[in-house]
Amino acid sequence: MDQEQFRTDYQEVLRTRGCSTDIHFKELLKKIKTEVERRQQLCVKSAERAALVKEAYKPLHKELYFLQDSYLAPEFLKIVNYCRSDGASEEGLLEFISPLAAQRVYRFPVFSRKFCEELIEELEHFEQSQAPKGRPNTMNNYGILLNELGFDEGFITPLREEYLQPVSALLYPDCGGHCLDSHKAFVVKYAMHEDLDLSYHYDNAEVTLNVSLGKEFVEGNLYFGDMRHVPLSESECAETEHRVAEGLLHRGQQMHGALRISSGERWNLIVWMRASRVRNKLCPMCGNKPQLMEGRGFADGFTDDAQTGAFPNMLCVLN
Ligand SMILES: O=C(O)CCC(=O)C(=O)O
Ligand SMILES: [Fe+2]
Repeated sequence: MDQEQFRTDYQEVLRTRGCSTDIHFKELLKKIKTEVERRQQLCVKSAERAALVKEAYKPLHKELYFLQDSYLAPEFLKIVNYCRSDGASEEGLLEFISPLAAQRVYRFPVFSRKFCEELIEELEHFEQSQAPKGRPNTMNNYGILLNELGFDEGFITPLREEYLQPVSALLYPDCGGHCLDSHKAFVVKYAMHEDLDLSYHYDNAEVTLNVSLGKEFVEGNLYFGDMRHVPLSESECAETEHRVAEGLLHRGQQMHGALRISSGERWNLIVWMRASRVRNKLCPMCGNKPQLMEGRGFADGFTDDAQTGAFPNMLCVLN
């Protein structure tokens, strides 16, 4: 970070927020440096946990780690088959999917009920094991990162490439839906005495899939506003309820949040899908041209344009 540039860019606005002396400013710089370092280490720490899980964790349902058509709802297979067919169009697709009150948010069956139950059993088994657990983000303390558990290669990647991409390509061609090339997948969990809700936010994703896995819960609806650049005062929110085994597909940059559950346990599978071609131009989190550093795995889904064909494993150091 160029300190002088930072001072020029932010000194005025920071002064209005109480950061008015040189000492304040130095303390702030120190905090920012620590946070940047923490974020840069996230990938390394995650890879270390994944290696330990691979070595020590014995899955309860090891067949779940490899996607099979039998895990998917017949209605979803029909939708995907339509999207893959010659001449498929958005209008044609919308005959299979009923519109929701929230703009460009769609709901359709994704998994079988049996698959959802077994996935929760697997995750509970993992949670009770001694294996180290990485949490999805700072907003969620009880979720599980699925790549660390070993779900990426055999499950989430084929789900994205073969099933979700054809649907997203028709629904969100303007948001990179046709060129999704990496993802971050995790499960969120809400329960009494744990996390109950999730504040209003946008995702680090171009397109997001959110599937309700169960168990039984009351309330906890999602609410959607407008795209993130639209001022709050001009946005209206619409609620959508979860239906077990069904997924909500939405643009990652559309603002949303989760209302409190009032009883029970709510588990949802979240797949943040990324399109390097879109995010390489503008980081979806910081809104600037990304400044990249090398990451591990899919990292934040950027690619280094200078190394054409590079695997998406770059982080934006600004976001
Ligand atoms: O609680 C949910 O179902 C939404 C989770 C979500 O929006 C997220 O993790 O990005
Ligand atoms: Fe989200």
